[in-house]
Amino acid sequence: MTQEHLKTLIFILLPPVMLALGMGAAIQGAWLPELPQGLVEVIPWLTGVLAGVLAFLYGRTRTLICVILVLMVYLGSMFQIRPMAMTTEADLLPALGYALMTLMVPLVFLVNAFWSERYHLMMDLLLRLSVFGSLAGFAVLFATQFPEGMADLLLTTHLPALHWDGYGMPQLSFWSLILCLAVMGFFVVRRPTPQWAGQWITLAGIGWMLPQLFHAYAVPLFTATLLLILAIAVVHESFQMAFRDDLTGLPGRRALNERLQRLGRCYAIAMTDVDHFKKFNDTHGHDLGDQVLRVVAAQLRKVRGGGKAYRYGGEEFTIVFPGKTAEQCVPHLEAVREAIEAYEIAIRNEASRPSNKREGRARRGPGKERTVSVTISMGVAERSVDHPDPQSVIKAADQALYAAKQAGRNQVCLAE
Ligand SMILES: Nc1nc2c(ncn2[C@@H]2O[C@H](COP(=O)(O)OP(=O)(O)OP(=O)(O)O)[C@@H](O)[C@H]2O)c(=O)[nH]1
Repeated sequence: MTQEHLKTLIFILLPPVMLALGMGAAIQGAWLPELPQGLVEVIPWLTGVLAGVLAFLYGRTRTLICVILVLMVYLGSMFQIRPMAMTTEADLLPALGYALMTLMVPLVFLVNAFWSERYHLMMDLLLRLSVFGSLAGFAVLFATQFPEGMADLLLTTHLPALHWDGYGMPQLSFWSLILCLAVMGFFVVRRPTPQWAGQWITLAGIGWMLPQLFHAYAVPLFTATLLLILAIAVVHESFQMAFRDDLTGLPGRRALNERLQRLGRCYAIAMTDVDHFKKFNDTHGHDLGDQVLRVVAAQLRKVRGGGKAYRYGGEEFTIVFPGKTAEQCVPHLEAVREAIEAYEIAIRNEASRPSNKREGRARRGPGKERTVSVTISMGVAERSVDHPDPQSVIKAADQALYAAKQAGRNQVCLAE
């Protein structure tokens, strides 16, 4: 895991985790002030509407389904499904209802998370609702028609060695929750996005909330916290989409414009362009061209000296160095230029690519892989009397970049 990946992971996970832990701790420690019961009961519905409307407006069907699930769990807790399951031992149905809820919610979370948002919003939503609704319907039908059989399946401790008394749900439900959390957690770590992180933390929160009987308003407030986490995930994801370039993962032009407005009196800006990129695209195809842009972006991201890289557009990138003169930036830019020149990009034929990495390595063998490399040219300028604002510094850096191209490419040029 690279340092950048770790930073993204922390940036995405920390706020919702803190929110959930903070509320969890306040509930456990009974630090919450007394609030009118009516108000407390209405808060989850209000946050549910907020999260649901945001998810709908931004086309986040997965999050919308999570909002509906959280509200259904809240409804279940309002109907005291767990106390009923605990007290009326003679009647199997409440116990089965609780077992079904604790088993199905994690599984639906998991399937929903992997179900890509491909179709038209309403169609996607209806499809999900009908699939999950039918599943729940069948489960309830089975539970009412064959209560003994279902109880055998759902309530029995099948593996006594893996039984843990302290957890207030049937063994099958508990392990399905752990499995779903583990699978989703793996994907959150691999590809951290606010939406994935929000869904994962919400499921963990439900898993923690379901088996516990808190005092009167703890469940509504924790439910509201989970719904707030989902709402924040929608806003965070939309913010990222607007400010981050999809292909390279670097912040895009909009983020650059924001940053330029907040530069102090001393800064330098470098403009970067991939050499002969049109020819590269024509020779190797657009897909490999895209791969090159990702590699270049990954190297630019590692620039030192306090620089931050942005995708300016096409095959052009910008690096902003706050508090630096152009001359101070040159060694850092040279280091990146050299790293890109030395980087060998493997040419992959997607159609004949083996499905696993080991087979791929064996098939390629040492030295068998075809590689290509590219170079970049850079122009760098600083704020000065002649270039008093970011736009004119960019223009000067662009002219220096042009000079680098004229001088034979694969070099860094300082603006005059
Ligand atoms: N694969 C890919 N190509 C892109 C992308 N954006 C822009 N391009 C291509 O980048 C090329 C830019 O070429 P030019 O601006 O003519 O410059 P060049 O070929 O790099 O030549 P010099 O800058 O003079 O070294 C064009 O062919 C664009 O199609 C992208 O996102 N992906």
